[in-house]
Amino acid sequence: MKPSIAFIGVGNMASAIIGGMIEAGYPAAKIMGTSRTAEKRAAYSAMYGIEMLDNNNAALDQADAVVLCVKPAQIQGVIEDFSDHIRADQIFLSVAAGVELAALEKWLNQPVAVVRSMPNTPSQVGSGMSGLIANARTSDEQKAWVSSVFASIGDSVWVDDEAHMHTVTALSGSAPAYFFRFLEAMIKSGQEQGLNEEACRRLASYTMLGAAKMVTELDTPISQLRKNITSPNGTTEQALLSFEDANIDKVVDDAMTACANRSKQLASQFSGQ
Ligand SMILES: NC(=O)C1=CN([C@@H]2O[C@H](COP(=O)(O)OP(=O)(O)OC[C@H]3O[C@@H](n4cnc5c(N)ncnc54)[C@H](OP(=O)(O)O)[C@@H]3O)[C@@H](O)[C@H]2O)C=CC1
Ligand SMILES: O=C(O)[C@@H]1CCC=N1
Repeated sequence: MKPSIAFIGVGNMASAIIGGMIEAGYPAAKIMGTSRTAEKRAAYSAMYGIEMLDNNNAALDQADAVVLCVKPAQIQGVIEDFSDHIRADQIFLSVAAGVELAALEKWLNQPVAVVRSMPNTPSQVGSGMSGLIANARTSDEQKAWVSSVFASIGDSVWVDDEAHMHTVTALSGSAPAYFFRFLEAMIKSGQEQGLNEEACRRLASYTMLGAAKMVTELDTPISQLRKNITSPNGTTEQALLSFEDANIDKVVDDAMTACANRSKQLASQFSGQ
């Protein structure tokens, strides 16, 4: 039987996970969400056919699994407010950037299974990628269930050292935004060259999708895939030389380091100490 799941704080990330799970066939009757805003509750209820509550305690009372989807700054208060409703047989998952297992365990203050995840919004279309780490109380069976949920909306990677979650955030949690930003710049440049926006959008976005599929589905090294497009003295070479002039490795490394550093800052800000 499918466990009942309560999403505490349905916003962008919870909505993406719920949308992906419903699309993958998880029964809507087994999914609940909470939000303090009546309009959001009505909208998500209509969108996914799930029960949306304004009361986290009531959601906890009905849930086998609880997914904490509020902002990092809100998570401690939210947990403390529902603390009387926590049961030892429940599993808690957090999606909050930077918030460590030790802090979650401290605030939950009960011997429960806890999984820290770093998902991403492509979960909404079944192409999510998530990093996961569990506390010592999480059984292999619970981990297998968590893996199956994330498999239904894409894929996941378990890490064995929590410090790697900062890197996961830079590589996948935040990364859809990098690719969106890159596409925005490509579409703008295409329009400046005179092609209409719709054509630019289709050409650039399907190319991004196709390139990602080649990387995930073929054994060919990425550098070789790049070389296969780059004729000596051809067009691609000129584009890539322009990237090298702009020191693309440094641009990307600076962005990913800034992302991971912000995750580390959040960890110390919301450490529960
Ligand atoms: N967006 C992303 O791509 C990713 C986000 N994350 C993590 O997901 C978490 C949520 O981010 P995101 O979805 O973007 O943020 P949102 O602001 O979109 O969603 C958070 C939701 O929490 C609700 N909320 C706040 N307080 C409460 C409360 N006390 N009870 C019930 N609901 C509450 C808010 O609704 P209301 O005010 O109506 O209650 C809001 O809709 C963060 O911790 C973030 O680090 C992780 C990976 C990727
Ligand atoms: O920007 C953020 O803080 C969240 C976490 C990862 C993606 N979005």
